[in-house]
Amino acid sequence: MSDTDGKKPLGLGGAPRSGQVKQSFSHGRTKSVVVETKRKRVVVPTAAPKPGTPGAGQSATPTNYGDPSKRPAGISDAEMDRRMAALRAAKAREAEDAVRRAEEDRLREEDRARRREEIETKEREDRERIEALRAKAEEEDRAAKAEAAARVAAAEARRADVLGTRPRSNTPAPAATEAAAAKPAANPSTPGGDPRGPASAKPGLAPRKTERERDAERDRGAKRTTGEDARRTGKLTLNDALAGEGGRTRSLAAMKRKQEKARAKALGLGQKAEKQVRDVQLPETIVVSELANRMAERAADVVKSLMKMGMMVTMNQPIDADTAELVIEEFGHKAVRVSDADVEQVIDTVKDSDENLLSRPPIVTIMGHVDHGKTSLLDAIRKANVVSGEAGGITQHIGAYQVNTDAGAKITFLDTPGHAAFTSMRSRGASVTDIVVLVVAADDAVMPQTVEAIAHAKAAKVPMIVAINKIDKYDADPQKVRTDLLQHEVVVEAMSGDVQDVEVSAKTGKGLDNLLEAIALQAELLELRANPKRAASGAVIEAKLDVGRGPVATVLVQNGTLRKGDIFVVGEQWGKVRALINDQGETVMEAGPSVPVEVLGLSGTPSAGDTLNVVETEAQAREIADYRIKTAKDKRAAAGAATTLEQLMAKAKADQSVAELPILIKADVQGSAEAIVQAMEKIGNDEVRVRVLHSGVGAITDTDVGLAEASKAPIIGFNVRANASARQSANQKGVEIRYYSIIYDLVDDIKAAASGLLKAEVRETFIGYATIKEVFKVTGVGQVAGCLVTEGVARRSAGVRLLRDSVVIHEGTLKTLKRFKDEVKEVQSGQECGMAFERYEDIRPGDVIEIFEREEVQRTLA
Ligand SMILES: Nc1nc2c(ncn2[C@@H]2O[C@H](COP(=O)(O)OP(=O)(O)OP(=O)(O)O)[C@@H](O)[C@H]2O)c(=O)[nH]1
Repeated sequence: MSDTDGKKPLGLGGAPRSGQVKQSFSHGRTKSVVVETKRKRVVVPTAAPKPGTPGAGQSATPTNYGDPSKRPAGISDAEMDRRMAALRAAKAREAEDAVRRAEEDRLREEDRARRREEIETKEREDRERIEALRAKAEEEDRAAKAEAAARVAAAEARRADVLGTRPRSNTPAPAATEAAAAKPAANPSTPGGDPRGPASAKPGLAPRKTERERDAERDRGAKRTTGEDARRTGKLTLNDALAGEGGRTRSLAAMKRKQEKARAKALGLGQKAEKQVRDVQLPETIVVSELANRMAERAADVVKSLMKMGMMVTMNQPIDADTAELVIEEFGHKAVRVSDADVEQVIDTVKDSDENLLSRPPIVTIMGHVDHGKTSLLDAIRKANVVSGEAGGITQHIGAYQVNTDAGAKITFLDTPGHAAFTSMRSRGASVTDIVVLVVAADDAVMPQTVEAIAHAKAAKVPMIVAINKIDKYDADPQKVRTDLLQHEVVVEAMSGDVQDVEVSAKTGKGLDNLLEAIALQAELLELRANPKRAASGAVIEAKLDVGRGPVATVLVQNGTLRKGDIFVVGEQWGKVRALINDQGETVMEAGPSVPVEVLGLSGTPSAGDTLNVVETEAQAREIADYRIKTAKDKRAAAGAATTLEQLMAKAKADQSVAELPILIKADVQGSAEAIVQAMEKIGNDEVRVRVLHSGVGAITDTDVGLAEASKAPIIGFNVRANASARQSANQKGVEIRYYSIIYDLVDDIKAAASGLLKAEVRETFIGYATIKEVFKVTGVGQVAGCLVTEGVARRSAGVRLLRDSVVIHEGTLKTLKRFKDEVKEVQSGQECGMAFERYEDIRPGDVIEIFEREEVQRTLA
């Protein structure tokens, strides 16, 4: 309400009705007030106005709006026009919306109906399938029962005949009785019948109930039956769910789940019937997951079954064969015990037939005494004949290389180092070797390592060729070499024997061709053949841990062809060939017999001398490697090697007469590790020695630090470093790690350290002699000798010996050294002095006192 005359009334509504009211107040005052009456809201019908009705068309004239005086103040015809147009548009929109909504509803309903139909069809099919299965099972069951009943009846009849007690009356057969009993139950839904069964349908009780009560009961019964049926089938159909008025309505998803379950159950029944019984290969121990794998069962189920047996294990833990066998039986499979060693059987060891064998290049090892020129000879041959078109094409030194002879034959040379420390490597080298070239310097003749090399070659039954080297030297005497060799049962051709001998000079290159020819000839005699078409096998001639490339092994293929991608096992390691690199540093796709290649893609660093075998699957390779690791460990333990720290300590204690310097060695290459170990073994004498607790290839790890700490040993890293965590734990545990890259420095340092263990040598130097002139007693001091220093000097701090008739009767120290009552440090020769011995009184005139000094001299190992 407003109290302002002539002003528009305030209000939120559309067009309010208004009028003027005159108000009278006391003292004759009056006031005209505009009264606003809000019009009731008229609900406009949603139906579109018919075209003929006023106000429906655009042509409606403004006069249609009625008397303008009756309109709310300030609304013009134009305004009315606009408003009416807006109203009409709104109405039209509403009508359109209604039509669209109706259409959408219809579509949705159709979709729902279609889906419902689909689900019902599916359900019906499922139900029919399950029903069919059940009917079949029941049919079988009934048939079996009937058969059993018939058998029983027949037996009864026979028995009665035998006993003569068969009753005269014709009792129906049990099967017939059963059928008769089943009859009333066969149709429980007979109208008016009690669903609880015929027993309760007493005819006398029925008339007491009114018609209405009976109807209600029938309804209840029907509902109960539906529910029971649903429960029995374990399945609720969409119809059932929708029919359950007021009951819990199930979501579509829930119903779907139920159907899935029913379907799975139906399928599951079928599956169980045809469960596959497997023969499970069972080694002495097996990892749970692998066991599950072999049974084709879920690992979680296997773990569960083990837990039931009281074994708390995880998937990755190994279990023994006996336990595994129980599990296998529980899952209904058959265990087939296999020996651990059987895993190696996958390695192809079939002998090649003659037609598959092709001739292969010989593998040659050069042996000989230090400095007789092995390396020079290898280098000379390589430089002159290496299989490379480029000048200086040797980019990679891989421990072996192939050369071409003038006659076109290929020869593979093993580049074995000539140092004495590599003796063990060399002996292994001889086992892959077809021919040994024994280098003997013409100026030096047969030396200890020449003899050793002869022994190796003979033991390996490898033919030898003698290369008499350094014939360019003025004092060369090849004949002496030949005669020297006779003493070692090596009779060269020049001496009418069968061992070829060639005079060469690595320096001038003289005779190198002859040497290669001699090798080719020898190879021909040996008829060296291999089958390049089979899975490769080869020998590791060198292995190292490369910083960028990981473990790398130089392998000499002995048979078959090694290809990129091949899966192999090598010693205790396995791998898949990632790359093959030949002796010239080129990447190759394959390597045939007698070809040396670097192999990348190993799981770890193998040892020189290990055999490489290609297998079919990674699982086989891994299994064999695991088996070999285990057997190696067992072997070490059986041999009494100190594998545990306790054993190490016990051993060290048992052998106390000799001081030991324990060390751990880690090197980059197997060859270096072996060389260092051999060098270390040579350090020491009867009193002290170096004990290599462990040596290996690769970075220094936590395990090494642990062993070093417990054994109080330093770790020696040769061209390798400790990894971060090993460094940290070494710092914490106070383990010393020393790094070297020069073997001589390492040997010197270890020698020095071992020398520290030597007891210091005590050296005595005589500094003087004194003769006792007289002996007198001094209170508080005891017997004092009055002496004359006859030679050298008498010193207070020195040691003294008392000689009587040149026999030592006492050795000790001085209590006092006096000159004229004064205590002095030293008394020179020709002077008199007083001397008293510490804790010794028996001194006589004429005795001689020998004065000496002792110094401790630290010894060092040679
Ligand atoms: N005059 C002459 N000197 C040679 C000949 N062959 C090797 N030498 C020299 O003999 C020395 C030793 O040669 P190496 O090739 O190192 O001998 P090695 O047997 O390999 O020695 P280790 O590796 O220490 O076992 C070197 O100084 C060579 O230069 C040769 O045919 N003639």
